[in-house]
Amino acid sequence: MPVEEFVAGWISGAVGLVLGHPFDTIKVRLQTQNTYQGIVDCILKTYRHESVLGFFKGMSFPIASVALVNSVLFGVYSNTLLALTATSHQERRAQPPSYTNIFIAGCTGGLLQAYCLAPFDLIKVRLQNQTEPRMQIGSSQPRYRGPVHCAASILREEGPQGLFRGSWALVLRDTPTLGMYFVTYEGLCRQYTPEGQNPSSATVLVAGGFAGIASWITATPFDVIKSRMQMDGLKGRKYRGMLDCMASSFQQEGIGVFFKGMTLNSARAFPVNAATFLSYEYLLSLWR
Ligand SMILES: CN(C)C(=N)NCCC[C@H](N)C(=O)O
Repeated sequence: MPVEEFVAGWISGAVGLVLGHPFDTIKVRLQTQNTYQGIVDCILKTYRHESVLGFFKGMSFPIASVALVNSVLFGVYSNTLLALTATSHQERRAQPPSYTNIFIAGCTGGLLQAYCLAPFDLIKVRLQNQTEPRMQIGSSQPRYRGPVHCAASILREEGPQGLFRGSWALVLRDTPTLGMYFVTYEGLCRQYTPEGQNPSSATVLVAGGFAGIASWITATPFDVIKSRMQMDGLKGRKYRGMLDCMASSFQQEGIGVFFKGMTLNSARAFPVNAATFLSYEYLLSLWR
């Protein structure tokens, strides 16, 4: 089993993660708290109340976990394609796999990465939603002191299954959308690259950016439900399950609730995924 894809997936994921985290924090807050009037209001309140550090809350755990999560995504994707088409990453420019095989490999990578991501994503979302400023004497203390304390508290208060709260919504968010992610990336690369050649850096950047946007636009409805399920349990249980969360969010806030955070998801998706694919392709070309 080639391991280069796992390593390249890990490093490229870390690059994208740091770039996109501030967008992600604002998005999570808008999806789960009704106290903000919109993106600008949320940015201003976060900055005034918590300084620039507020935008980077909850980032340490994703940085630690990106090794596992992104390497699973890219590694499983590439190795599934290898199993389906008997071509390695290098051979795929000369013998391009069908879009059906790319979609199946992307869905497989997405499904497995969702399971690895679930507990890390839950901790990230809980920490991102803590709006107390850090280290100010006299101000109220946040519930969780950091990622390890957060994980230990969830285990104690909600049991091991508490760490997987929202994982069904996460699986539904990531399985088909990651199939689409790789199909969009490959489709755009093929469109703008002469046959048999490797795509230029500009093509990789644009194709990666648009693959990110296309996948995040379609992922947003389940992203909202996932974030709400992950926050449920913090102060008792509000929802009886994923379907109940969907129904009651819809009843209370209308159809628009499923599109909360879509603008931010798309704005974040372009730079994050352009950088992710560029570093991924670059690293693989170094090891060729
Ligand atoms: C729509 N979804 C879930 C994705 N496209 N996921 C792939 C993740 C790529 C990058 N780390 C990111 O966070 O955008």
